[in-house]
Amino acid sequence: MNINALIEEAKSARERAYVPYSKFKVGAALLMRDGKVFKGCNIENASYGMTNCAERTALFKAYSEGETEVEAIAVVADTDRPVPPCGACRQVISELCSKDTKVILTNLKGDIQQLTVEELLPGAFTAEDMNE
Ligand SMILES: O=c1ccn([C@H]2C[C@H](O)[C@@H](CO)O2)c(=O)[nH]1
Ligand SMILES: [Zn+2]
Repeated sequence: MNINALIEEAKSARERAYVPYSKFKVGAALLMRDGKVFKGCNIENASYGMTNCAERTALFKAYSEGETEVEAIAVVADTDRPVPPCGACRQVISELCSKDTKVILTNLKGDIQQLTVEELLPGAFTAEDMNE
């Protein structure tokens, strides 16, 4: 699957966003190294802090199905610039993907920014930092 097809998967995931509060729909799609695709949307809650972002929904779906090898993640929203993942998602992506996993940020206008996980959160805190 190419990058444009993965972006289309992210757009279709975005349509399922549950966003009664922000009305801001986000979609994410993961391409696994075995070719499978996992999609996620943001899911909000009246207790706002319980909101799960699209990126984390997709990653948790994949991991909970035993799929952990992520080749690429695409994220889309109706933003002026390619949608920037929040800090929490950058941390989770850093832990659950590889440093070289492709991160494809885009918007409905078709702007695309491609970077690596390492570039998304340089110097991320990891389990190794807890070793003495
Ligand atoms: O990269 C992002 C940024 C924001 N959101 C969601 C969280 C919330 O539902 C809404 C507004 O922050 O957008 C995502 O899902 N991913
Ligand atoms: Zn987030």
